Amino acid sequence: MTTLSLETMESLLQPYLPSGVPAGVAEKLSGYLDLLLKWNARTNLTAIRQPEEMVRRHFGESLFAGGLLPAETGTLLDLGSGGGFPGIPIQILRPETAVTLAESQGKKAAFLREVVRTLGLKTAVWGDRAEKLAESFDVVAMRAVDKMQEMIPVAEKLVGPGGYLMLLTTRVQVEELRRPARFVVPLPGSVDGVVALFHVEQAG
Ligand SMILES: C[S@@+](CC[C@H](N)C(=O)[O-])C[C@H]1O[C@@H](n2cnc3c(N)ncnc32)[C@H](O)[C@@H]1O
Repeated sequence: MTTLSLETMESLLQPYLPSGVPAGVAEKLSGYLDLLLKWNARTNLTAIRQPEEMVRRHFGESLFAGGLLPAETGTLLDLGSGGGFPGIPIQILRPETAVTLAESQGKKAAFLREVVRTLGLKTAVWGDRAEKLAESFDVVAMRAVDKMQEMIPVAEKLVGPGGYLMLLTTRVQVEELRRPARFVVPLPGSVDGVVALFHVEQAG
């Protein structure tokens, strides 16, 4: 089953990857979209139900963030991955990066494992609270995680030396953090959405 043609996928993604959609990315995302639609009928992975909107909002915004990652990003944690955003599109865009998805809800973690297996990705799935992870990462990314303010210290503890916190959130929320960002870039097609990158200074 293919829900959208590869041409349609590529044209929907164009604003998020202005230098072009790399070879093979639309094919993998097409398989991901099919699984998302199938599972979303019985597990609440996303409130967005329209395939085109899923491609734009979930895949496009995640790929856009992936395109802004520091070149040296070897490991990335997607904290509170839900249906796999932004971690899975980032993994598809950057196969060389070791991506880990942390998702504490069992059904969502089962979905993520199914996507990883079906698409043949090397992504690790941590099906528990991120607080219990014993590793650290070059970048910890969070998108649409509830109580983002409270989760930021949790995320920061998981950032390794010289690493970064990446937030996909609103401009207002970034301003409320009152901390210097390396950059804050508007998300294409969004009224107030941004991608913000913060350098994390580890205490001690
Ligand atoms: C609102 S969803 C957003 C999912 C996804 N990032 C997105 O952009 O659509 C937040 C997810 O974070 C997960 N979550 C919240 N706190 C968590 C934690 N401490 N560790 C792991 N997962 C967590 C929840 O189970 C939920 O699926």
